Amino acid sequence: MTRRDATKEEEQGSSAIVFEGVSKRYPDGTVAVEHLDLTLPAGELTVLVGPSGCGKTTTLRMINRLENPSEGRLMIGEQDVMRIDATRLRRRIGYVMQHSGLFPHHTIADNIATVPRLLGWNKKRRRERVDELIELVGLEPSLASRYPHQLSGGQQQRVGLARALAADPPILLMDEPFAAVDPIVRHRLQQEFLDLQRRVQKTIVMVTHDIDEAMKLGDRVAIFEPGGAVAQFDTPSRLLAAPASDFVIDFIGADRELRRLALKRLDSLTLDSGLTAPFDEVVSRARSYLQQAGSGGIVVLDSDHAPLGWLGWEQLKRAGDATRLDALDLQPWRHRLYLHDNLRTALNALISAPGEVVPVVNDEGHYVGVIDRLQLTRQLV
Ligand SMILES: Nc1ncnc2c1ncn2[C@@H]1O[C@H](COP(=O)(O)OP(=O)(O)OP(=O)(O)O)[C@@H](O)[C@H]1O
Repeated sequence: MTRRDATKEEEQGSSAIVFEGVSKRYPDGTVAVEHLDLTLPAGELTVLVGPSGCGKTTTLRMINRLENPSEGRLMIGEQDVMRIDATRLRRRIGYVMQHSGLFPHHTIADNIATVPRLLGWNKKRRRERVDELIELVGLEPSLASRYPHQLSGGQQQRVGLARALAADPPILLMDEPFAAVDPIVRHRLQQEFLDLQRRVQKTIVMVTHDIDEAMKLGDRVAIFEPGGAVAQFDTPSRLLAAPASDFVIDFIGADRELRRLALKRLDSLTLDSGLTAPFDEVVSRARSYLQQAGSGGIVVLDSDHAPLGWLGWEQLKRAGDATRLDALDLQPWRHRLYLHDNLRTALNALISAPGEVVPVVNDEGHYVGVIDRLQLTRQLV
């Protein structure tokens, strides 16, 4: 393999991050991370959360080799990070810090273009990328020529994010990215960040000590406990429904959250209309609906407009173009959700649901929309 091929493979390769028995001991004997076994799936947002000093930041910084493990192995895709040149590794991993970490004497545009410049992109390409990113993170184009101290905290965080995304890295590390801004700005940045992640689908690892933020943003959440071990690593819904220990219950306040969910009914939410297809639709049409909507699956409805089952993208990909949907092996839901059901019932239904999506019906059993994990966890904060 030539060096060029190797670089290409690094850039395009699968970006799951795997910790295999990783520990970190600092020279003064502090054990920051204790025998970590963790697989952070490619394309997902994993949040590391826990009390202060339990090893979250150290864990994050081992991924881009700002710290090296004392024991164990850390893999990105098929590669051991210790075998990748640290500088090259960092160029394909975006890093967002708590206090944006911008260069004070560089303009916003120059800050954003830092990695593209190091990679030798020409001026025109850099300028186009800066314009694109400024729009992507929701900044005013006129800010490009300003300096960091002329921006608000929230704006600086947006620039930090744009800079981290500049060379389109497959992995993004974020260390308390929303901690230094006031609660209203934080809420808005979180919402926008969720939308952005849906579009860019990076493998993201984020550190926070705010459990509400973790539950709202994470596809998966690793709850660290003092001593640098992970108490539980799971989806937010499963953490709530099946906390693994008293420490987890205390930390997420599961009882409180579950009680709150039980008090709210589905008809108090604006349900997502979801992606549906009639039972007699053909596979090729359903595939194009999915592609247009960028969805992972579709709810198939019967002739009474009642949910019949779920079809995932993988199933549709394998099926013949002209096959009718009701001839396929539709995945049923174990629970039927009515508009008058509460959100705790919805949470239980979601855990076993195909595609982590459950249809909701009215009293007549007719489809009215879907509830998914994201909508539900939004209710928790
Ligand atoms: N360079 C270092 N030398 C010695 N000990 C360190 C060093 N960096 C961190 N530690 C210690 O390692 C432990 C884990 O620190 P780390 O910063 O990873 O925790 P954290 O969970 O991110 O904490 P916080 O939420 O307060 O940022 C702490 O006890 C910390 O004091």
